[in-house]
Amino acid sequence: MGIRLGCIADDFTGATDLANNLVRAGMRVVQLIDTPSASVEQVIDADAVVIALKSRTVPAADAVEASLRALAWLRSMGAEQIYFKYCSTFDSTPAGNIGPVTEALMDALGTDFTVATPAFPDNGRTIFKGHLFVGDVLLSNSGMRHHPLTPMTDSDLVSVLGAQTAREVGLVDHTVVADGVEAIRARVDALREGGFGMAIVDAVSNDDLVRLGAAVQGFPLVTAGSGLAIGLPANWGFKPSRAAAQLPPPAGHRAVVSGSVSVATNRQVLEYLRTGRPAFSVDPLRVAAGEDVVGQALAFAGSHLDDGPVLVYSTESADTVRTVQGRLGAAEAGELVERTLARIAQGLVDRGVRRLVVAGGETSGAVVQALGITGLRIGPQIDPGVPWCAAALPDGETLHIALKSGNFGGPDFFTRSFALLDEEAA
Ligand SMILES: Nc1ncnc2c1ncn2[C@@H]1O[C@H](COP(=O)(O)OP(=O)(O)O)[C@@H](O)[C@H]1O
Ligand SMILES: O=C(O)[C@@H](O)C(=O)COP(=O)(O)O
Repeated sequence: MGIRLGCIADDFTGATDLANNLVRAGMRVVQLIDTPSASVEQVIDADAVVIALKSRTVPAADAVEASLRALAWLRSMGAEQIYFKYCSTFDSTPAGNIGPVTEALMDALGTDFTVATPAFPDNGRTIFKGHLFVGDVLLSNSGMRHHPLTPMTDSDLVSVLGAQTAREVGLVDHTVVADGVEAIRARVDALREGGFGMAIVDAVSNDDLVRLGAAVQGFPLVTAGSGLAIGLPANWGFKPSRAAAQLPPPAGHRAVVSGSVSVATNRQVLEYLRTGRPAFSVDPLRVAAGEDVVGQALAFAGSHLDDGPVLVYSTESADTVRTVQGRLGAAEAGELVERTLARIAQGLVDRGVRRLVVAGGETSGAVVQALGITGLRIGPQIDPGVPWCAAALPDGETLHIALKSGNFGGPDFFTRSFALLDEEAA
């Protein structure tokens, strides 16, 4: 039998976030890094497959091409429904990529309507009257307004998505969602008849997402953050379970590589530094000036790995990042830092690190690719949206890895994650 749900995630942390919610709702999930080559015969024993792309911030045409390739592969594996996963803060620009990718998937699947909801109440992302809240504030007042690649300055998702697509974007508001499955379906029918092609759906609670999940049963395509995943597995009869989240026992050195400049990560780095544990700061300007920052970071880590986790970070406040971007250019600075951190992560693994936390979606993409990882098994949740995973390194050894979305996780995430892994193994 083929897979039930085929998922396309626009970044790597987002992919593990989605896989985590599916696993917790009872599905057996395989996460693949990029689309396997069509010529490779694959036997996938899973209920859902999540293909992790790095397509959030690439040019829209490239994101569309990568997503269509993933779609073709997932369909060849028998996927009955497709889930396009983007960020719970709807990270995008007027050029895309959420709108163009959604349109292309709709065309390829021959469907004239789909839903869009980044809501993830467990992480404080709620949508009311089409406006996205991050915790207690509107998206446009959250740290996301300073994001280096996708600054979010408008909270009205109908207008944000509308700017990215030629299709009409409507709204399924919270009163309809509260009324239940039939009311949602009736509103969708009305929107469809009115010529709308997509609708932002309000959700302020997990119950809303569960109702929406039931309402979209049979839709060829859904688009969402990871939150909607809690409401879909039940459509195939799956029930919540922790059994699917077993990993092999952990071993080896511990390290954290953080290239996220999100508000939550800044807090986590500060909290970690307060503990007095070893930490090495990567300064992009010194890298750009030609200093061997990779060598320095690895020399530093090499002398501290025996004593516990070592943090290597480029995480800085929005002001500092802006200064760096002003000197190097935003895209150039991003790429330079990603490349540097990826080389450091590779060096850490060469020095025996086998428990690795990576912070930031783009950073995670660069690190996972540099390590030659092709698939992840999803393990126990550390905080909402962030599970430990197990990956096979190219030499066959197991690496325990957690890909932390920038804005996820409590302040002590960088130490508690390792404690949790040990507890789970005990
Ligand atoms: N000190 C820095 N100066 C400029 N850019 C940086 C710095 N540190 C990280 N970056 C870049 O900012 C981007 C952060 O994106 P990401 O890794 O997705 O994390 P997040 O979205 O949580 O900030 C990456 O491209 C990263 O290379
Ligand atoms: O949906 C979410 O918020 C996350 O899964 C996610 O995609 C975050 O991306 P980064 O902030 O770039 O890590």
